[in-house]
Amino acid sequence: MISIVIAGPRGNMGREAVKMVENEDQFALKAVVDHRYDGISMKEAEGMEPLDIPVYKEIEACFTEEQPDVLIDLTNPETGKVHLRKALEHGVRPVIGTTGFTDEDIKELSAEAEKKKLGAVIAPNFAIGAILLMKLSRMAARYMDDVEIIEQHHDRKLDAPSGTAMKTAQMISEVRKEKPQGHPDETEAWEHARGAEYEGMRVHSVRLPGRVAHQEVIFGGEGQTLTLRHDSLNRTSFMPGVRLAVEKVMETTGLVYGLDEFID
Ligand SMILES: NC(=O)c1ccc[n+]([C@@H]2O[C@H](COP(=O)([O-])OP(=O)(O)OC[C@H]3O[C@@H](n4cnc5c(N)ncnc54)[C@H](O)[C@@H]3O)[C@@H](O)[C@H]2O)c1
Ligand SMILES: O=C(O)C1=N[C@H](C(=O)O)CCC1
Repeated sequence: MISIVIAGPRGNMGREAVKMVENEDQFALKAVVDHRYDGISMKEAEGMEPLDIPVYKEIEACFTEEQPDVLIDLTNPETGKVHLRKALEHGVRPVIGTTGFTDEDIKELSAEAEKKKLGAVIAPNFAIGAILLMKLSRMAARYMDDVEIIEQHHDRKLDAPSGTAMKTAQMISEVRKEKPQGHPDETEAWEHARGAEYEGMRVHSVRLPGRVAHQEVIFGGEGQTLTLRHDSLNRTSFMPGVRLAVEKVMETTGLVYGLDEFID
C-alpha cells in the first residue's frame, strides 16, 4: 500500500488525481493540501470530492501528521517548487506534475533529491502519447535538424512555454547540434514574431479557451516536412502516467525528470 497526499485537489488535474488514487487498491489517499482550507475534511470543503479525508493548509503540518510515502503536486509553478523541497526535507517522495521549472531548478532539485537519497519525479507531461511524441521527436531530429515547436493550451495556463515544449526541446538537443534557423538576416517587425528560441529551435505558445493540451513538432528538410502531433482532449488522459509515476518513485533514488525514462 502506498500512502499519498495530493496538493491542489480542487484544480482540474487535482480532481482527476483524487478520483484515480481513490480507485486504485494499492493506493491510500491520506490527506490533501489546499491553501484555502484547514482543519476540515474534504466532505466539508466546497469544490472537493466528498471524502472523509483531512484538508491541510500547511504542507509541513500535513507531512508531520500524516507521514505519507508520496506527495502528488498539481498546483502552480511557485508552489510546486516549495512543495518539492518540503517533501524531500520530510522524507516524502514527490511526484510533481506542476510545470514551470527552469533548467536551473531541475539541477538544484536533482542535487537535493540525491543528497536525501530519495526518489522524486518531475513529469512535464503524464500522457503516454505526449511522451511518445517527445521520444519520436528526438529520433527525427537526428535526421532533420530544423525544428519548430507549436504548443497550444487553455487560457488559464500560467507558464510558457509549456513544460512539455521545454522538455521536447531539451530531448531534441541531446541529438541536435546548436544552430541558428531561418534566414541569417531575418528581422522581426513585431517583437517575438519568430517565437521563443532554444539553441536555435523556435517555440510558439498558443493560449485559447476551448483548448486542453496540444503540441506539434514540425521538422523541415529539403523539399519535405514532417509533423508530429499529440492532443490531450481531457485530463483523464494524464492519469495512467500519474499512477506509473507514483509506482516508480517508490523504486528510484534521485530525481527523474520526465516519464520517458520509464517507457522503453
Ligand atoms: N504534467 C502534466 O501532465 C500536467 C497536465 C496538466 C496540468 N499540468 C500542470 O499542473 C498544474 C495544475 O494544473 P491545473 O490545470 O490542475 O490547474 P488549476 O489552476 O485548475 O489547479 C491548481 C490548483 O492548485 C491550487 N493551489 C494553488 N496554490 C496552492 C497551495 N499553496 N497549496 C495547495 N493548493 C494550491 C489552486 O487552488 C487550484 O485548485 C499546472 O502547473 C499545470 O501546468 C501538468
Ligand atoms: O494544462 C496544463 O497546464 C498542462 N501543462 C503541461 C505542460 O506545461 O506541458 C502538460 C499538459 C497540460
